[in-house]
Amino acid sequence: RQKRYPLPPGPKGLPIIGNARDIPKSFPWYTYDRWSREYNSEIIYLRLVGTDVIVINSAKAANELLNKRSTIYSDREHMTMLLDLVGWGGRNFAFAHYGDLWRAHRRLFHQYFHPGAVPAYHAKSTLEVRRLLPRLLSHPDDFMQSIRTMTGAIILGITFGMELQPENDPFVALAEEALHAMAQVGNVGSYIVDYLPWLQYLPSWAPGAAFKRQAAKWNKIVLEMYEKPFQTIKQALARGDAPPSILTSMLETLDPEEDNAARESDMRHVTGTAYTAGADTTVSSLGTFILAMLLHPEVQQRAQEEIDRVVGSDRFPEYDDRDSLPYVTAIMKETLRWRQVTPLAVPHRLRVDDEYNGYHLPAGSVVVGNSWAMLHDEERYPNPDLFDPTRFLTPDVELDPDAPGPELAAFGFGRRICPGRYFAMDSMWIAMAHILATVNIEKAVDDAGNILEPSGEYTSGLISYPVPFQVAFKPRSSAASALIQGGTPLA
Ligand code: HEM
Repeated sequence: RQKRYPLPPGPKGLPIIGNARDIPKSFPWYTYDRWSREYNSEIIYLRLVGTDVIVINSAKAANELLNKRSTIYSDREHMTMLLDLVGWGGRNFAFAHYGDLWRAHRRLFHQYFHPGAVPAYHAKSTLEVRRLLPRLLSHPDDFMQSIRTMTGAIILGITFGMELQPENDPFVALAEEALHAMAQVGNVGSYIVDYLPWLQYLPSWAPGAAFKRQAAKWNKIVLEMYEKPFQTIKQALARGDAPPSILTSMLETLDPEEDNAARESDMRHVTGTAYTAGADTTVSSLGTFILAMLLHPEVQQRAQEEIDRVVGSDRFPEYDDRDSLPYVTAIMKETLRWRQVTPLAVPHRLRVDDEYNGYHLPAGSVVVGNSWAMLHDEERYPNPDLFDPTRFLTPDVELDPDAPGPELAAFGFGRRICPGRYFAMDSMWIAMAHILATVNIEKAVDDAGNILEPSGEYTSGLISYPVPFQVAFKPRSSAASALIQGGTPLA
């Protein structure tokens, strides 16, 4: 019956390759948004070398399809290179098909990252942010790397109880290599084997099988990334000297009398996945925060006034101050809305034929939620390109319960929505409150006295980062200097 409906509108495309040439290689989210206006439709249809693609550009359609009908919209596209050859399949549930393995991993993950669980990680986030502050002052040119070290230290600390080595930590190096491999193969279509899966059976020595030799190298790294920390902590636990962590608390639920191979495998993969999914995403959002503060000194100043009034200047803000610092919370929300970490979220896959607004949506379609378009919808967010935290506040500076928050789209949708979001937002908040309380974020000046303007540009890709820019961090006062240099006191 549904097949009688037309497909959603979209650019016409060519035979065989379909719309491959219509989709820009960089920043496709702007083009998708424009097409929605040109075709006067919240959803757009594209065809990519045999694959149906549905792009959803409105929060309303995303809610109707990806949230309300999530039983049929929660699968992922199968990427042979990434999953079967490089070895993320069965390990990283972010890419898993909607099935038993995904369910088991997601359930286990949720036990440690639901809203009631994440306050247990505030102390580690706080400690690492306090370690970050002196580094911002001493290495301003390297601030993104310092933030990356901080987010890595927080995640590795809470999942494995590890303390990072200040330079060249071997596990971080391994994880970075694995993430690099993921970035190379994570886009459907980067490798021809994604379209022609039988090519994976070519012998590695065959002409044209260089991809298999490359995949075998990456596969070893991915395997090691999951295996190494797991075995290290398991052995430490057996010796009785493992610091408490998510992994130790998982392992302690095992009954030594039973065969634990399957449950251990879930634990290994869920803890390894936390780092790969959580470290880079938070780096991007904090990079955006620094950029926004640089471009909007008036926002920075207003947040500092709020902190000074509530917290004073002789102590750091604590997470418990959050209810009294609504403007800081509004900055966090606006950071997630203004520039998305993942402007196209992560594509879902529709399992069966469906229909929406009189259009036919074919089974097997890749469904892309254009988070950027949803969070720049002029009706919901007037003047959407402006960084304006007051959109989330009432006139008497309370958080406005009716203001549509960035959670609407910034963390994806339905049953696949980011399960790390509570932890992510809490650690972002802690970092932002500390930075605002103690340092002024200012434009850098070169040796000749010229002010260095940030370009404000972003990289394109699954995760989008601000293009590197220079910034000057200055202690706000002698009291702030004393706090920053005074070690890492925790209340
Ligand atoms: C600002 C930070 C973050 C942003 C913007 C973000 C965004 C996202 C998005 C858009 C998705 C895909 C959702 C979908 O398919 O609809 C996702 C999935 C996921 N995220 Fe996050 N994330 C962030 C931080 C984190 C952190 C800190 C963790 C771990 C501690 C994490 C763990 C995951 C996992 C495991 C998935 C896969 C979920 C699944 O496929 O079922 N994320 N995230």
